[in-house]
Amino acid sequence: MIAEVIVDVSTYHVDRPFDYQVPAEWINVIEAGCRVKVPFGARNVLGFVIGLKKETDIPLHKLKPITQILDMEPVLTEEMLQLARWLKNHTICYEIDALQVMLPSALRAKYEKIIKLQAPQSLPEEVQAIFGKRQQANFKEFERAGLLPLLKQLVAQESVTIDNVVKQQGNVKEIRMVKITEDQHLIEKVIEQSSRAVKQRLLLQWMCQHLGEVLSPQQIYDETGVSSAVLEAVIAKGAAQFIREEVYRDPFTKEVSRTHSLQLTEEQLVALQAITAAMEQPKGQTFLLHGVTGSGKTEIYLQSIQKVLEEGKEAIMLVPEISLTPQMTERFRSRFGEMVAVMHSGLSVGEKYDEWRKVQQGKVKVVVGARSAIFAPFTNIGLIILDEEHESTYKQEDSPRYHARDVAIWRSGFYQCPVILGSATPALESYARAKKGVYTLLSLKHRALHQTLPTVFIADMREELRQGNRSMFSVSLIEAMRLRLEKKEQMVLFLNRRGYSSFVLCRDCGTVVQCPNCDISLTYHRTTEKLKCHYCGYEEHIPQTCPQCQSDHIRYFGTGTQKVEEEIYKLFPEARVLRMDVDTTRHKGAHEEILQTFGEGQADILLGTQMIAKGLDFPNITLVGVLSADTSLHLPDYRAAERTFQLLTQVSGRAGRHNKPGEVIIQTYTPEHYAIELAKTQDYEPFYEREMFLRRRSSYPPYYFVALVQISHEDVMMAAEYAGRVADWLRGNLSNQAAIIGPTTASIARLQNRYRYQCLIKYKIEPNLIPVLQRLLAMYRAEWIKQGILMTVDLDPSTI
Ligand SMILES: Nc1ncnc2c1ncn2[C@@H]1O[C@H](COP(=O)(O)OP(=O)(O)OP(=O)(O)O)[C@@H](O)[C@H]1O
Ligand SMILES: [Zn+2]
Repeated sequence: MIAEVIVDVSTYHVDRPFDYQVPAEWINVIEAGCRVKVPFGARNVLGFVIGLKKETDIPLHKLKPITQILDMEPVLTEEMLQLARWLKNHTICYEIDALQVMLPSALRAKYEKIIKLQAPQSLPEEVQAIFGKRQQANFKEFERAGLLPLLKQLVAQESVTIDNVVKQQGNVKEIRMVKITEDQHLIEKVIEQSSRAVKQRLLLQWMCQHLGEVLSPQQIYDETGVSSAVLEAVIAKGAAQFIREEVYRDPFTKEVSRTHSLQLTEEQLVALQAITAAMEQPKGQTFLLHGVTGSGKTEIYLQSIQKVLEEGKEAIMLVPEISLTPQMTERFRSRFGEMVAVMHSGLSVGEKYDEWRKVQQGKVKVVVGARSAIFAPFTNIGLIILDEEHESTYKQEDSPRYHARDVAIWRSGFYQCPVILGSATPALESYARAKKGVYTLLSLKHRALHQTLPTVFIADMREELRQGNRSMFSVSLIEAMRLRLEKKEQMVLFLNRRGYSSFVLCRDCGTVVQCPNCDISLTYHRTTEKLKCHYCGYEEHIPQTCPQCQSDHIRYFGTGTQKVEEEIYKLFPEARVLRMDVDTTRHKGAHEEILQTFGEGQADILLGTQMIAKGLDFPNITLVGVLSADTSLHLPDYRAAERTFQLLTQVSGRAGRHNKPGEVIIQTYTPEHYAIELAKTQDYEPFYEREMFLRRRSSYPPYYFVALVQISHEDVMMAAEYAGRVADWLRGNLSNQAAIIGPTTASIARLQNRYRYQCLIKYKIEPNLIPVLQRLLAMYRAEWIKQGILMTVDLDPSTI
């Protein structure tokens, strides 16, 4: 038997499967989707079996055998292998990258494979010999004894399970438990021996009622009132023993109470019915659920999933960077309890692996997770949901450069199930597709609790300055804040930045202190008293004098959350402020703590960056202040206006969601900009029309597709030269339907000491695009890479 294997050799630049011979004893063990070790050159490398066949063109004496099988059950299903092939062509990546992205990183880390005994009764002798008296054994022991085929059968019969224990500190959670003997006579004998030790007798008598149970030492102390010394004495006499038990590293510590389905509003019901009707159809169908903030989209997700579970199927629920929205996960856990696995970047490697295993073993039916959860290894998917579908975090920025929306739609085609894309401010592409009928549009125009949308007021900061107000707060915002403090209502202040002051500037020569590796100004962090580069992590102490002209007139400029916090205390010493940004949320669980404190009403003001813009649903918030709407507006990106409108609408949507009316104050230096003017009415449609008009005029998506080729090198001349070659080559090989813009320098012209150029390809129909780019990449992989050039191709860049 021959196995086709994709090898994990990143420096080897040929992207195709290699044939290997399957040793006879493994013929019944190996399956497509298993990982193996194979000889490659002088090394032994990891590989994925993507197919098995009887024949090969390779002469037999050249065919090398597989040296090791790593999995008894495939880690990738046939569906996943197909998906990898699709990803490879769709995003132009190495197939190995596509395979790796679907698996938890624990399977790439160093780990030990442990075989655990499940049903000891009917084990063959040679297997019993391996386990001996133990409950678990090492995979290697089976391998050495040549028992892999047998092991495979045992796995299939569920007599044993195989688990990976990551060799990394803090991941495996083993706890010490006490196992009480099952032998009552034994206890009675010990009682006789301990006639004078009253406490021991007490404990032993209690143990008679709990024969054979496994309890934590603490439980025993709590129930009997004895100390650890007494327990240890009893254990020393053999009536109980300490055992180590491995527990699921459950990332949830907090208990949640269960909730039930709400009575839907009429609009919600119409949407839900359309979705459940689609579930009956044997085809993939994509819905765009466009609902204003607070319209109860989440309730529709919950009830749709409920329906999926009733059908015995599984659901994937994606949210943007889930660790940022603990409120959201809680809503799912309180509805579906143990059926839910959670996957996000805040989990440790071991925790991620555990969640993945729960999915793979069918122990859960719902996954709530960030982008990569779209690869959850379910095999009977009934629904996939992307909440806040416009979010750019759904696009992965390194290889494979996939968009979770595309993967969702691909998987829905495979499982013939619906996809729901939900948002108050859909991506222009999605809305355009819905209007064309590619997606089915479902609209929720009203808030679920019949609250009106908040009133939005635009504060013109230029005018404030003219009136002599130099503070970062407009007069109207100060007034609104004062009012809320008086009425004991809560407010959210949103700042699109982090740190204390954005940059350090010399007032004599105008020099802004820059990162030595990147063309970016350094950010002042007050907690560490350092200047930091947000792109490469470079840090330095605050200079006392200007590095350019040695003047000591150096000043901090810009506004950061820390600075705002101080200003608030100057204005309102009595205000209770909670700050939520990268600095205050570094430790695990910090988000939850801050939001819980706020939810309990222990603070008046929640001040934060992007991470407070989404998902929050607190009844007492009646004011939202946006300190500077302009920050995202002036980025050199055709999506800048769209992003700003989305952000403003999202953050405004936090106000007045329940029974108190909401107010929003947006501060800006460009009140006449359409993204800001239209955010005032929070009406998506006019914004869409306006933006689409501009996109058409300048040939940008959704009217055209764009692809981005980036080239970088440590030497600026080399970077420029190769960027020029790329542009020439594209012009020479693509049809005249495609416009090639550039080469131009990237918006950050130097990053981590590499000079960056880019070429943008705009096209409507370009059948040659993929093959042409694949040839370009082949050229790069064969030759350019040796010159120190780095090149990336992105077929759907989320920023340019
Ligand atoms: N049918 C209903 N009956 C009563 N309350 C509801 C109903 N549907 C939703 N709600 C409540 O309305 C509030 C807003 O709903 P939800 O958070 O689901 O809106 P959303 O559309 O997801 O909002 P956003 O996009 O702003 O995050 C929540 O407190 C929710 O519990
Ligand atoms: Zn830097």
